[in-house]
Amino acid sequence: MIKTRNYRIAVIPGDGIGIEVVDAGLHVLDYLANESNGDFTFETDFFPWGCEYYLENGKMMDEDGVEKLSDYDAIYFGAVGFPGVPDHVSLWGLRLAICQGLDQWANIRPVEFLPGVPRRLNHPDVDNLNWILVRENSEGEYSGVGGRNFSGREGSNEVAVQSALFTEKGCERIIRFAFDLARTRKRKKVTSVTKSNAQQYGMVLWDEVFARVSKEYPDVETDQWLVDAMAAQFVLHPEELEVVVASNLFADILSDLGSALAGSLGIAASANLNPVKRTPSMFESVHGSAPDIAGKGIANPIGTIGSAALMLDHLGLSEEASRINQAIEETTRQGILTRDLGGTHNTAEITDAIIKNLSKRKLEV
Ligand SMILES: NC(=O)c1ccc[n+]([C@@H]2O[C@H](COP(=O)([O-])OP(=O)(O)OC[C@H]3O[C@@H](n4cnc5c(N)ncnc54)[C@H](O)[C@@H]3O)[C@@H](O)[C@H]2O)c1
Ligand SMILES: O=C(O)C[C@@H](O)C(=O)O
Ligand SMILES: [K+]
Ligand SMILES: [Mn+2]
Repeated sequence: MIKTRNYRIAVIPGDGIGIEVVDAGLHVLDYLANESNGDFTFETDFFPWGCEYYLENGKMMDEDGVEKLSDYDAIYFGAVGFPGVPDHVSLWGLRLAICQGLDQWANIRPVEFLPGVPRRLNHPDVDNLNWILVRENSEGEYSGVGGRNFSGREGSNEVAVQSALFTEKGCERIIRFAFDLARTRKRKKVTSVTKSNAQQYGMVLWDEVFARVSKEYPDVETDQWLVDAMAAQFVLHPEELEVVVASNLFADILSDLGSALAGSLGIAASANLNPVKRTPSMFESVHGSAPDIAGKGIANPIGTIGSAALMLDHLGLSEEASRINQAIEETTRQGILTRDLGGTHNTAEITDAIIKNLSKRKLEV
């Protein structure tokens, strides 16, 4: 008799459309588990953390939240942030508390150009473009080092300091991760992005580590850009991009640019990884809680469903992961699109279509 593999997943829908798109992703996971006929199951526990929880309890998550999450095989996350709670309170209280608390130091953010999606980019080879952003996810501009002084004093000039912190170890592990990832790709190339002309301490350290580590990967092509020019390169010569590694803030900004070029913020998936698997990794869309469309049932679930595929891949269910990605492609190819992509379908309809395409593929196998 085959033993059922049971995966324990902590689910944090969070705020706004996070709740809607996580629900969509869970339908896809339910479908796959049912279809596997007991080969595998997903045991999901819900955590109601987010802005509403904050307004009721004065905290974004439980004090021992990180400890609770550390028992799971993976975390499936929606989005955090909503009007009524300052964005820095909600972000630091939940997403950053988890990513930093569980040492999920590598954030991968693939930029995928899906078929059937109206193109924002006039590029001769647009259908074949795809690259991966590797975001440093533990330090840099997100170290939280700083403070404010002289606030609230009449006539005083208030002062705020916000420092970026780069460590040799932090730079080395993310750069090495990018090189190892490049070795798994057809074109073996890593592009490093900094702003070392202006940021003369931290980012010069990054560049020096990049130069040192690159010597150990003579089979991998390298390229280095300043972030402003890289933003232009995303639009003008995206065919040159393969694995792009950047600091926490720069990769955050570039990932929104990448997903918009590919069609919409709604389609971009991401994985916050602890690459050595000492702690659970967290899977979420690149986008936020989108308060402007929350509660309307029209959010694009593709980014979050694609993040479920990244999660399954991480858990060792790689065939199911690639079937999800194929079903997403089939759905957009059929012109079944949400409004952000110029279509008229709602969240539930896209999700149903993806599940239908999954079941069709199963019949074909
Ligand atoms: N990882 C996260 O949880 C995360 C990421 C980004 C922003 N945020 C938070 O989310 C809140 C809103 O931030 P924002 O407005 O800058 O960014 P956002 O990504 O929430 O929205 C930006 C724009 O993109 C649209 N959009 C985003 N996702 C979409 C989807 N799936 N389908 C259709 N349209 C979509 C929105 O409607 C909005 O017009 C803030 O509190 C911010 O701090 C959280
Ligand atoms: O930068 C963040 O951590 C918040 C959000 O913009 C994200 O991309 O996850
Ligand atoms: K998100
Ligand atoms: Mn972002």
